[in-house]
Amino acid sequence: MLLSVRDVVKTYSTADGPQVVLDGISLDVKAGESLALTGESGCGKSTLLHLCAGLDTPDRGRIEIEGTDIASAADAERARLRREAVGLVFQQFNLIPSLTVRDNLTFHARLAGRGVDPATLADRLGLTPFLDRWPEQLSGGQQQRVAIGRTLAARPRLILADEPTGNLDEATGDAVLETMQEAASESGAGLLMVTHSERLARRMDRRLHLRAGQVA
Ligand SMILES: Nc1ncnc2c1ncn2[C@@H]1O[C@H](COP(=O)(O)OP(=O)(O)OP(=O)(O)O)[C@@H](O)[C@H]1O
Repeated sequence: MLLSVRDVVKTYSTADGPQVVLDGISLDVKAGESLALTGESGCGKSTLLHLCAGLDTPDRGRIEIEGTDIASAADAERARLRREAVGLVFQQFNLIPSLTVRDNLTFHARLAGRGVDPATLADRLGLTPFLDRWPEQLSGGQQQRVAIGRTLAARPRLILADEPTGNLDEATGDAVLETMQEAASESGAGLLMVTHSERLARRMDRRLHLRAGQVA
């Protein structure tokens, strides 16, 4: 299994005492499959994605990527999995301000040891006119497409995306989702995507709805 989440519990401590955000979540994502994660604001979608990315650890339960439990993996092994297997698209774009769009697009792919043609990628994402611009010269939606392109360029086996089309108008959001699904199916990657859009969730293979810390 590409991603296996079993009985995951996550609690935050707050001024009002402990808040159980995830209360025994289980899910699987197979290679080549796209899964939409929906649920109302604050129900724990981003928390779950962060745990799957190994950016935080669950209180209980297991999260395995290609059979390795990322919470208990040694630092070097977790870093290797994150670099080689996982691609992240988060709400913050984290573009590198001192690199052009072209170099932002290829940066992660190079780190992952993969050659990539920025022109083809830019064409698929409608970024061709912007290749020589700096990130600060782009709109929020254009920056978001660069962030998505950068992730796809590294050809991750698992793509974790937190509302990747949130800043885009409907038509551009549809086109970008299509590009992500195409890239995923070409390389046999799995896609776990948080979305507030019913319409986009319906276009994915499966959907999972979170409510009160559990899969509804
Ligand atoms: N570091 C933290 N410390 C304490 N509470 C937190 C922390 N991070 C998130 N929370 C709380 O945990 C809950 C889940 O947050 P999370 O960001 O996972 O929700 P979400 O479903 O992604 O929301 P949205 O759709 O609004 O982005 C919220 O009530 C939030 O206030």
